[in-house]
Amino acid sequence: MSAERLLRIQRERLLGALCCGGMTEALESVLDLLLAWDVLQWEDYQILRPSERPLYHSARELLDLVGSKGEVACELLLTALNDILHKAQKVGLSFGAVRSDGLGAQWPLPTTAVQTLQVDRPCLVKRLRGHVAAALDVLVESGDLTVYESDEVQLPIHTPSQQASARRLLDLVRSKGECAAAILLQFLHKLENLSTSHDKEKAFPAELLQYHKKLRSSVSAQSLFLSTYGGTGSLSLDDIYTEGLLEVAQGSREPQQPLGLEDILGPVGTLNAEADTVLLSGEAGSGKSTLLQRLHQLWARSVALEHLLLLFPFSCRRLSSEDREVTLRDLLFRHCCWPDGDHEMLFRYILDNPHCLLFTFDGLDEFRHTFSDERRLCCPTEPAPVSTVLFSLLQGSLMQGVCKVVTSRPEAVGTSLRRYIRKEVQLKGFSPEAINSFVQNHHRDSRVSVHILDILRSNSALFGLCHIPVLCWIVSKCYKELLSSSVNQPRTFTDVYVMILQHFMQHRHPQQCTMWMNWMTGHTDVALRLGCLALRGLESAHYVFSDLDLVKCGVTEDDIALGFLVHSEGLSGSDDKHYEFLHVTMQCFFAALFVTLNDDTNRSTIPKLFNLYKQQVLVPHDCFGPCFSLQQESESKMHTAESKKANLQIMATFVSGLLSQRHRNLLLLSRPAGAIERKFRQVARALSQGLKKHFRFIPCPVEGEKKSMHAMPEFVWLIKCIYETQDEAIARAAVAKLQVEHLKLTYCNIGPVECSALAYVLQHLRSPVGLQLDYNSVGDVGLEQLLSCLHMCNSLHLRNNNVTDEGVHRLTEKVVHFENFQKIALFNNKLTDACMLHIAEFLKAKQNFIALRQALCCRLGNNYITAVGAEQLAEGLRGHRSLQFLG
Ligand SMILES: Nc1ncnc2c1ncn2[C@@H]1O[C@H](COP(=O)(O)OP(=O)(O)OP(=O)(O)O)[C@@H](O)[C@H]1O
Repeated sequence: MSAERLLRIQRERLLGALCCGGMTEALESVLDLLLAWDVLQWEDYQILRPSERPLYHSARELLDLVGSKGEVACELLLTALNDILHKAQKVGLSFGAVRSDGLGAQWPLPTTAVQTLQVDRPCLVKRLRGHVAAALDVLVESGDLTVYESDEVQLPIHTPSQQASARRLLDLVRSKGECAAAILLQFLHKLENLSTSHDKEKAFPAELLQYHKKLRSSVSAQSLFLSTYGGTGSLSLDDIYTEGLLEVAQGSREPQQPLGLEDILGPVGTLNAEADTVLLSGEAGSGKSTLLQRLHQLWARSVALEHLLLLFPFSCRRLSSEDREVTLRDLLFRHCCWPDGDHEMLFRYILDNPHCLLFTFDGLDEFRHTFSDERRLCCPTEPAPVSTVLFSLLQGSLMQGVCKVVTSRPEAVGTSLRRYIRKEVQLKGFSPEAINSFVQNHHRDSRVSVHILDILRSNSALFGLCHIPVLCWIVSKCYKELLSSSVNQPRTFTDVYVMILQHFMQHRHPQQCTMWMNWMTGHTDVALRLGCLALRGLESAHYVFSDLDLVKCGVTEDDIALGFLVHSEGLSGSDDKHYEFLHVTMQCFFAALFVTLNDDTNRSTIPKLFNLYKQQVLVPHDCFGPCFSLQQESESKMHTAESKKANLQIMATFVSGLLSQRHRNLLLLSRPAGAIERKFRQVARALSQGLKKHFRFIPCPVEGEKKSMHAMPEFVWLIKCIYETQDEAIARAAVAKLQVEHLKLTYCNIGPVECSALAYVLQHLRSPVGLQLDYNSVGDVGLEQLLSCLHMCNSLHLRNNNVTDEGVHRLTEKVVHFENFQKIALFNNKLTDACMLHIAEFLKAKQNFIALRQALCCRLGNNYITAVGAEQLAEGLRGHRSLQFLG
């Protein structure tokens, strides 16, 4: 079949592969090859560059353009695709007769340095990796580039990864001409000479290379499929992986730039250069484990972290089950990869070459021991409890110099561990564009994805929830339920989890599809059995369950087959079957179902749940049956109170939602109305008292200052619980006594979901406040949520919040009508000249409106506003009399 036809009939799949995960790398690599092979001209490349336009547009245009260039060009495009796609992506695709042999010999040798840059582009991009900064220094020194140009090349907004920086550098040097190109090539030549002599000196022994290969293929196999999909069919990580928003945690107050995967280990954001542990933090379901899995996969394919010879991945959940004393060697060889050859030699190499290694520890918040640096292990062969080995590695007394990446919920990392953290990178979930890519990747049938995205666009609260990847997955998975629930569209966490409960139960019993409520009537006991297991686990920080644990909660084979529990792989030294919930948030949801459905729960369970500092055991053991086996007593002392608390908070959020009017029907099918009402009243009381506690400690204002409240994270959680109830009376009562002029919520991890909750409650304030949300992740979607409470705000501070021109447009459109509104702070966002027009219009309109009122203040610094935007702003300010401050 001709290459032209192959391109045509496989178009949809090729587009999918080129845009996989919303990452531009595949398309960029194909463009490099086509430029080098002269299929594309420089002008074509400039039009197609994905940095200049949406990825899908570029990919489509590439296929169109090459298609129009004839058979040979199509053959070469298929050859390029065959070169760069991974094995898993190529399954089912046909590339025809690929022209890999002698491709280089077909074109005359380049005669100028500029031509060499083009012909050798694919390999120059690779060779520059890790050396872009040094190359820029050389070019600045030679006078071929200015410092400004050099900085521009490295700006993460333009070049989120090392490859992207390398390409930008090549493009810039090309535009500078022959001299700059020659200097760059000279630099690379020197570098190559250096590294070959270095490599020869340090040639790796064969045994090591063999182990390296074995480890690589084991890591590759482990990272091929996304584990969450257990029970519902495995999904290849390549097909579904979507880049999340990564940011350096704010030590300094510099503008935030998105980071690429490789930046996790790079120098950006280093706080303590002496430490070797990088913390990757993020809220529940934000994608930490998935990101780590992707990093492992890219390493195993030699696409990232190529300078690291050995990568040892650990799961803290699995390490928790290790109750014997272990040595470091046990951990590496027994938990990760067993060497076939000489253990001694390998271990010696590992000890002598810490800079070639990476250890990753996923889910430190799930490790059952609190971090402590009281006992420091230094000797790599000394046996010790697994917690001692792990903590000694993290603080660097053991294997100093080895880079470690630890993922955790932020609250589980206390100050004692933070001393040993090199830097903290925060995972902030999906951006709106990533949500689009995820849905498109999940549903290759574009009719379905378009439908889902339409629903999300019309339901901004649900769109906000989808910023959390685990929720995006559920929403995408339950699209049939979503389409059928047109009246009562999901808006809360609980809505989304009830939807997946329905989805799994109907999946198992399709014949009862239309009678979901009836089905629940007869199967409350299933929810109770799974809920019992879930709650017991949460209380004792257990996330992996043995067969015996299941039996003792009465969980049957049929219950397992529903799909909420999946096999837990890789538990060391155990042949028994183990299970875990599909995701820990699912465990929280079932625990909440147990508390709401169980008649025997103690009357103090709900108050204890909402007063998390004091509670010990939520539910007496006799509720779970006489002989539940989890070793809660002795171990409850060990596990991290903070991380346990975080999961119980999520569970309490679900309890609030399940008892609400919205979901009460579900519970009333099997429980008396009186009992449910009593529990709901308990929740309402707990929320009101919890908030009052916060108001009690508001300090009196010093003279000349406003009375202000700095909210703590727990305040935000209580507000989220109120939102789950969707009960206006509770929301109104909650803030009836809040009398402050300024509400400060800086650094509180406020994303779109939190914005929905805040707006739901704050719209009932009695008098307007200044709302300070600096250093959060509000974004345009969060801002959209906040619009409904801005009539109760006299100022809005949004420094460092990923707000774009679109967000500012919506904001100014809305607040122009609010008399009270006097101040906007938008420092450090993603604003460009495009928003200046809206601000100018806003200022013109607002001027008439507030001419006799107080000054309006507008802070816009540190965005991407140029002279063009400034002129538009000046136009808006012409004749404006009230503005006093313009930052
Ligand atoms: N980058 C991603 N691309 C595609 N899907 C993702 C991504 N990140 C997360 N998901 C989806 O969300 C689910 C939950 O993600 P993950 O387990 O990685 O979150 P987490 O932050 O480790 O959660 P927790 O702290 O609660 O353990 C994944 O199983 C997957 O379905």
